[in-house]
Amino acid sequence: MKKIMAINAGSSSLKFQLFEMPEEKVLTKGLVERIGMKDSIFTISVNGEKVTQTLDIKDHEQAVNMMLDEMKKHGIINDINDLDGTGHRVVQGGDLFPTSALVTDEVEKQIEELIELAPLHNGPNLMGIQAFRKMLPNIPHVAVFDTSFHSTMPESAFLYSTPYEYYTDYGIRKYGAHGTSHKYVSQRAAELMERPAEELKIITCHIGNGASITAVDGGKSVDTSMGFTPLAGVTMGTRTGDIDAAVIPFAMEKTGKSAEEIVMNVFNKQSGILGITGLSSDLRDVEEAAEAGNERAQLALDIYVDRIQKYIGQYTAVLKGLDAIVFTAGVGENSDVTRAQVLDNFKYLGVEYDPSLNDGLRGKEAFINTEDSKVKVIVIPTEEEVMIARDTMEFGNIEA
Ligand SMILES: Nc1ncnc2c1ncn2[C@@H]1O[C@H](COP(=O)(O)OP(=O)(O)O)[C@@H](O)[C@H]1O
Ligand SMILES: CC(=O)OP(=O)(O)O
Ligand SMILES: [Mg+2]
Repeated sequence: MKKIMAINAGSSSLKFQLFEMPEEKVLTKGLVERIGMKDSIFTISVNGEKVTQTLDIKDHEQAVNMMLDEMKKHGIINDINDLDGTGHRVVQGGDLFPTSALVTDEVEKQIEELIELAPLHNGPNLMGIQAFRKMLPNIPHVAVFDTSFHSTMPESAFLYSTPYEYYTDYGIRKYGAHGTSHKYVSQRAAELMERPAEELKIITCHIGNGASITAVDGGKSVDTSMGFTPLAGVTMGTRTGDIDAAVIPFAMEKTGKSAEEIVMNVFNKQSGILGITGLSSDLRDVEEAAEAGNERAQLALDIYVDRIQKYIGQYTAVLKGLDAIVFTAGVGENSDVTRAQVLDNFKYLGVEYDPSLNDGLRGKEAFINTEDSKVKVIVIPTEEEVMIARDTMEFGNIEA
């Protein structure tokens, strides 16, 4: 039995899950929030109970140290050398990583070079990797890329209609994201439908704080809504999703902000649901405000649903048919209202959901379509961490 740690490092957070492999048993999981700020929050689950501490954690290295110390303190491991490998979510792998990869100095350098293609994500992902490699230099560390699953997109889907040299000279194209999640839920959907993935046409909706929609044909990603960076596609918690590029110089002129500020700060961090409502990026808050009569909150929800529907419509055309729609991630797993509103527009395609199966369903795997629906509709909680642990075993050459 091997102990494998799966890590999802964000700019100010570090999510971790420790697995016993190959059983995929979760030994513990936890979260470090507000890294680099005052009053960071460290949470670890011990025998199913959450233990939380508030203290200042200055960087990812300190977060990793504390995580290992706490696991020892609570008897989850005896020694940091009990760990057999770590696996790390990396959002952007560009053209370089069609599969996961064992981290070497060279791979670290490549991840660093890709920061400009996922500015909010790759830097923090790399900080997580570096902190673990420093602490545990003698075990394998594996990078699992969000983009790998999308490496099967045809050129006609991933190319933008720019001069072709922008692609060949600068690598400007669609790369997509959340691939580990789209892969997991599409495979799981085939299992639940008891049919081979090779014969299924599935649209997977990963809608959380970041959100993307993918067309999966025969088990392979053939198109996805995120683009060159995770800014594109549907409306998100704080990101615009698709927008006419001509808005950028126009907004620069009007606001006096630089292109960098407009794209990195305004479009990535102050737009989407937060930008439209001026209230919150969290759909729960916005659903509550809309309920209480806040019109902009209602508008934001309408835009949110509209964009998801448009991608489902596009991808039905791309797939030339549809066997299943899958909902996953924070909103997809939990918001029955959003699922119902999205599905309401597809009755003419033979998509029928059963309110008695949908209403109140949160965080559980279930079919929510009616018996007669031509298309299955499935809610599947995503398991990015399990996928990361599996790839850590495989690409870290760890014997079970
Ligand atoms: N019960 C719920 N109803 C509506 N939205 C929810 C609910 N629970 C969680 N969410 C949404 O899920 C989002 C977080 O999704 P998650 O997939 O965890 O995000 P990420 O991994 O991108 O940080 C929250 O911002 C919130 O909007
Ligand atoms: C790529 C991306 O949007 O990731 P997250 O949903 O974790 O922000
Ligand atoms: Mg996520």
